[in-house]
Amino acid sequence: MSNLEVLSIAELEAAAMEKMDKMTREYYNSGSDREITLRDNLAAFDRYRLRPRVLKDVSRIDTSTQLWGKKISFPLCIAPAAMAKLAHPSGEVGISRAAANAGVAVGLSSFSTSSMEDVVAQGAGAIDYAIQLYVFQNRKTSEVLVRRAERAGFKAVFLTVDTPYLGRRINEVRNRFKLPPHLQLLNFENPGDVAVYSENETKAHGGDKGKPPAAGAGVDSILPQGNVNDASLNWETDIQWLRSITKLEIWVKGILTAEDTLLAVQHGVDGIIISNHGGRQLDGVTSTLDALPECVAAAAGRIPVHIDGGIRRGTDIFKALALGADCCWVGRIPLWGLAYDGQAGVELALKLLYEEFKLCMSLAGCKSVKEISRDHLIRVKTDGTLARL
Ligand SMILES: Cc1cc2nc3c(=O)[nH]c(=O)nc-3n(C[C@H](O)[C@H](O)[C@H](O)COP(=O)(O)O)c2cc1C
Ligand SMILES: CC(C)CC(=O)C(=O)O
Repeated sequence: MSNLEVLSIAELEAAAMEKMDKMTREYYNSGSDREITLRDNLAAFDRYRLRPRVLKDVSRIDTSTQLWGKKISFPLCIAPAAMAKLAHPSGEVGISRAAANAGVAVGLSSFSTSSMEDVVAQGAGAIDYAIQLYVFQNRKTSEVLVRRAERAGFKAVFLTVDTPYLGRRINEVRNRFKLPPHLQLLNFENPGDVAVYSENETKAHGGDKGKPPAAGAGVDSILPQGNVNDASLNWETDIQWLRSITKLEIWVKGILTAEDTLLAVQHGVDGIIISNHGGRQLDGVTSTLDALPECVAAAAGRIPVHIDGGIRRGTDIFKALALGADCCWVGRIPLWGLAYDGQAGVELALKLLYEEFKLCMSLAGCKSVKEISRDHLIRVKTDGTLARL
């Protein structure tokens, strides 16, 4: 399929599927367990319809907004997703170049297959980057990562808080997921410093006791040396700990409730991302769009509220903004773009989303993103009738 024939993200996804091997395709696309949340993330957007306003002079539309004091071309950025070189040799560098050309920010996974320095170099100061952080039992590993990100010019740390343990992704186990030997996790001095699974989880996934479970577990190709995610992470001590080691903005990624939004505000975080990890962690949690309104109400304008999960169209971005999000992030779409056509595929994806969002704003009667409001939405109830918000 040529770029000319890919006219939507759904078509991009289908085209990308043909390019990826089974292990990569299923690692990228799957959710955890029964994938209820994965599906609901998308379905939630269809539970709203638009209420357009007309005769609003939409001859000029400004889709831009601000993030970290810089203009982004529209309220859609690239969420951190591990191991992009599984999709295409240009990996996170290709994504970064595409984002720089499109004028949107990038979140980079701790577990990226391009180095953070190489990724940031592509932006040449034109766009900003956040480093996503997993906190390991050996805190030093995370500290070194954060300091390195500071030196490399990142603007923020995205502390992922929904992953004290990895969710159960059945496919990773079945496919004996492993990082091919030619790829490396380049944000760690020694890739053997970190492990995704604990020894127990490794065993549960078929790894041999005492041996690196290279062909046994899920996302385990990083040799486990007892340095897994620190499950003791907590509000009482750890935001403060992170604050003590960095001057970067601290954003918490993985909030789904008003209660945790309030705690985030109390603990002085700079922003939150409403996220359920793309349905890859606790299956059965609410879709992010459904969680958004209570979090927006709890934040009460004190900190920015961003969202990811299930965004596949320009109208989805519009709906999330109408419910109070300041910005949206996409995880799988850039990976599909990469798999389809490297950097050009990511650029195509961002162009499609940008054009759809701009058209949606125009046809709904909004000249600027500030004009997008709850009045532009109506909810479809389970019995099919509509309810004003
Ligand atoms: C293949 C893959 C890898 C991911 N890796 C990470 C990661 O390393 N750290 C993280 O915080 N989130 C990670 N995520 C979650 C994304 O940041 C994001 O929350 C999610 O993909 C949003 O849902 P969407 O894919 O429907 O856009 C990953 C998601 C995918 C699909
Ligand atoms: C290496 C993994 C922990 C990355 C991740 O967060 C994911 O696969 O969802």
